[in-house]
Amino acid sequence: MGAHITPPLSTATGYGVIIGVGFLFAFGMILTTFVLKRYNYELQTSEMFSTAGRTVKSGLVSAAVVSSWTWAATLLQSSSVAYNYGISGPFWYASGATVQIILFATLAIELKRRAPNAHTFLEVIRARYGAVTHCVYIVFGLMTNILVTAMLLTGGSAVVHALTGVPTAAACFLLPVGVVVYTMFGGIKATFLTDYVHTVVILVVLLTFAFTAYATSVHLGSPSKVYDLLVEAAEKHPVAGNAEGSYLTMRSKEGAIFFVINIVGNFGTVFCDNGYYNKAIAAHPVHALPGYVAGGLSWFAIPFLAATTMGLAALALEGNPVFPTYPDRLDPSDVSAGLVLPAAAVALLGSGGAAAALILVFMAVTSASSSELIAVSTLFTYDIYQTYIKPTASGRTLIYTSHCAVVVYAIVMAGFSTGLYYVGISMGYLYLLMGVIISSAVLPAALTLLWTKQNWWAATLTPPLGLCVSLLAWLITAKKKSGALTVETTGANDPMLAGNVVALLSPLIFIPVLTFAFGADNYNWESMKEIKKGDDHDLALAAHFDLEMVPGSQEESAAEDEAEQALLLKAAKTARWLTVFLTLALLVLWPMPMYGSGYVFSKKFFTGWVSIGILWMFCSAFCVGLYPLFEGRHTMARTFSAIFADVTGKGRRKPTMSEGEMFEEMDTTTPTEKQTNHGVNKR
Ligand SMILES: NC(N)=O
Repeated sequence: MGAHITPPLSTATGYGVIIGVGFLFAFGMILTTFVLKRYNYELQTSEMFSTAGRTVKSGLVSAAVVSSWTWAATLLQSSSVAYNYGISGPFWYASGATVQIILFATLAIELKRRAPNAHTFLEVIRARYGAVTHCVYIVFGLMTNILVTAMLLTGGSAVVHALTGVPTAAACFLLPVGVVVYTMFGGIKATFLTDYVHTVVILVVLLTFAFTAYATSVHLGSPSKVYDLLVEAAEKHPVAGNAEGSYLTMRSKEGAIFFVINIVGNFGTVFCDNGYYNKAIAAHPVHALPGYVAGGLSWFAIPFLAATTMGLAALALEGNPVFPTYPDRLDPSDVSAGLVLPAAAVALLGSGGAAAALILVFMAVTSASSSELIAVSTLFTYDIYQTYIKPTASGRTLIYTSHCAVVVYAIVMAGFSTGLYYVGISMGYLYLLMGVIISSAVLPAALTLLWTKQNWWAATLTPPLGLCVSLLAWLITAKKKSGALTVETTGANDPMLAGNVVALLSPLIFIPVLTFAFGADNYNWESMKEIKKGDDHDLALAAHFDLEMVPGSQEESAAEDEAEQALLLKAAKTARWLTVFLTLALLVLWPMPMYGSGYVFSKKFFTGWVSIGILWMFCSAFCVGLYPLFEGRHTMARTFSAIFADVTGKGRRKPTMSEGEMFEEMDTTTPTEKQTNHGVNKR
């Protein structure tokens, strides 16, 4: 047993941050949406709300990928595994969740090639397999969104409660309020822009923590001091399953089990989360691949450096009176809830550290939540409402439905997360569980875009069959190992490992058996190409906008369409070898020799390891902090000069660009609308 943290900040500060900063972002987004509409002709049509006109460039795509993939767990769970398993934990977390983003780039390109007008991935499933399969993937998509949102709220509320004393239930309900407002006003473009701001704040806070721990802190202040304290910590409480019981080795049995669970779960949360397909859809065709690859590689530094700093700082400072639970260790339930990072922040920087940790977690929770809200609202609007309830819905009705979905989902998830808290299910538990629940849909979903032969039976039955066997594997292993099924026994590493592995790999049996038993498909990709865009003429008319001037709404010639397909084909080829190489490097070439040799880090090696983490973070800051500004410089300059002309009374300039200039400026090249589809996907 250990001790709990006494809140270092006042409850008023907690409410101030959750409500005040939330509304600050909401206000910023309302202003931005106004500016985009007034000066950039970005009318909030249903197409703009859900696809940003398919015009987003790679820098902003990378920032959005980093931001929506930076969950509360990315900072908190990674620090917990560093605290539990030592130096290997941050690596297992970071590499075990980076490869999926990089591999997803391949799928993103295929999606843009095969279904250029799609709004959601589920629409693509329906175009190929019809309504029943569509419903199966809606359920798996929603389960993914629910799991991720629940992790965000349980992790975020635990930190808010531990640092400020705000009741957990209040935090669960208040954290999403600001996000709901700005997501409703701005749609997916809002998430791209606020994601950018959130990401920059997260990078700055993490670099501050790293420099404090490894350069300026009076209690730590250098890698050498941290190293000595980690050696001392291993003498006091050696780690079972680690080489020499050390915190300074990649040979960690429990760490490696976590690695496998992490890989499986994150396949599920990328490949089944509509949010990642939405970002690929919103990206300009040429920018999707670089956006995802740079986003994935930039993201690696976040959990790697966060946990290498905060998880190890917690271990190093536990024996120091500055540690909030001194002289006890942190209670294991708090470790699972994700409180290692806030404890280390308090130990390193006192109440300033607590405030920084609060802002950091708030940013991670809100930016990832907005991505989940958009994912659920587009899923509900297009895949449920428009497809099954009102196929003739106008653009205005679709927008209204999206807004309602955002509000209802946020309220339901706040209630659900509060319930999880009261039954003792923490963010750490959900993180290990997510793969068991959703990962059986990963392979059939990917093969929908990659394999012409996968038939209806395999696509439809594999996810539920996989879920049944993964649940059985998980619960039977827990029962066999511990004799009882409780939150504690089902949350242990071994049952979670069994459930996760069965979820991801059982489709390797189900898919070929069902495909060849019932007759393989010979799909020609045509029905995916026939998905059409939404009809936003009513909105454009009401706002006195020429729809042709709205980014992404221009008709494209057959020659432009062909040129775009050629670029996408080239990107698809690059994506295949690049993603295979990077995956092998991150999962095998880098970690496996270090695991196999059982090497215990020397002081020099540890210093080099930490330096790589800091350097990588600087590269990430360039990619997702500076590069999007450079890429958007023309648009920003034009917008600011239009604002200046407007406020100084020189009149509001109407955009006078020719269509050619518009394409160049805003990279708006969207596919020509094809002929009508067979009813169901008619937009
Ligand atoms: N996004 C994750 N797995 O931190």
